[in-house]
Amino acid sequence: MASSQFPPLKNDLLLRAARGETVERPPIWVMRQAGRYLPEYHEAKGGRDFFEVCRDPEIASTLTLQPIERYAGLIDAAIIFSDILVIPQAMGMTVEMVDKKGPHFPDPLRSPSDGQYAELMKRDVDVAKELDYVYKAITLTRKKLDGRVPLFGFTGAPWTLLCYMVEGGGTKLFKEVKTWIYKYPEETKALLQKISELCVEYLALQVKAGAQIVQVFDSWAGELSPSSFKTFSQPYLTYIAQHLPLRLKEMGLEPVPMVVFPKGAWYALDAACDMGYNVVGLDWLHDPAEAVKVVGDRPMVIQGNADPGVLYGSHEAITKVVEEMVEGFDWHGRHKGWIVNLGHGITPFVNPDDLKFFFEEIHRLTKTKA
Ligand SMILES: Cc1c2[nH]c(c1CCC(=O)O)Cc1[nH]c(c(CCC(=O)O)c1C)Cc1[nH]c(c(CCC(=O)O)c1C)Cc1[nH]c(c(C)c1CCC(=O)O)C2
Repeated sequence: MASSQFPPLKNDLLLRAARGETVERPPIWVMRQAGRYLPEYHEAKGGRDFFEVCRDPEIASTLTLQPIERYAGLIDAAIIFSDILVIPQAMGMTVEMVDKKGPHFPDPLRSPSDGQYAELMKRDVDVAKELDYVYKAITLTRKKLDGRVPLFGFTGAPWTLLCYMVEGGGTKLFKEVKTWIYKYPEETKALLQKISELCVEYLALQVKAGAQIVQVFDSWAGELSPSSFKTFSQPYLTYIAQHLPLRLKEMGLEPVPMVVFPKGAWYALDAACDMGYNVVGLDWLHDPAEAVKVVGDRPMVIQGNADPGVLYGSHEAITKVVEEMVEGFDWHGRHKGWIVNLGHGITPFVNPDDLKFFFEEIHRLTKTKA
């Protein structure tokens, strides 16, 4: 699917900003912008199973468009409605989404001596076939978007996917995955490499289907120490950034901007600037002005980073956070290098009107001063 087969893009602000260009205002989008805080999400999803919805391109595209319609003119990107855990599913693992609890693997990976590990390592995973529904959803969404805003594709990062595959779901202790990295580092690295290769192919196929920018979510990066991040996350994030453009070239496709979000790994910002991505996502533990200093002269664009929790607060609190970001990212001094987002996904129970107020405040406070 060549991009010329889609309606022309009317708002390319995000793509220009992601490439480091000077722009008229900072582009805005929000992680998890299609989700449970929206009443129309519950209405469209009905009682259906989460992954069943992901596998239905028609409804996945409807959900993707909901925030674009509600916040028309205020936000600058859509992100395809799916989940990072479709990769373990493509690898043959069963993943269920348990209502109000989150993802659950009935049969997680136990240890490298377990037959399941050997099985997984030798299995030839066909991400083209297994995740065909994602590409279909992307293509359909691009058509329905009609060029209003660009569309993000995404993948989980190898380290974060490994966490889910061995823990079997969310965790506070990270007992299983820490056992893996500190007891079986070589087997862990072999599996991380295998996942990385699947991520590259998966992202390339998303681009082929119509994704115009991609994000790699390393949601559990912050569980690693600076040294273990260097061993178990960084090489694989780098692998993806280096190999995706090569794979796209092989497929006869243009490169797309790439975003990395190493959540919690504040120490990794410096390294993230040199991994080959265009944009680094920051969580709210970063001070914007400090982050700008770390980036220095490098052409890295920063995405973030309001505390998602501020959306439970007063409008005064929201305005204050926006003012701090505008100032900290030195928007009026630079007019580039910043994509507005929250520091993590928007959470349930946020009033959608408060998110709208956040967007309006960004627009108001980043207007070019006369
Ligand atoms: C870790 C992770 C997952 N999935 C994802 C991540 C990385 C981002 C992050 O760190 O938050 C990524 C993701 N998940 C979802 C999207 C859709 C696109 C968007 O951002 O709007 C994206 C980009 C939908 C979803 N993924 C999920 C929902 C909620 C499903 C529901 O109950 O209806 C949605 C809308 C479920 C999910 N999926 C996952 C968890 C831990 C959970 C349960 C906890 C939670 O709900 O926050 C795995």
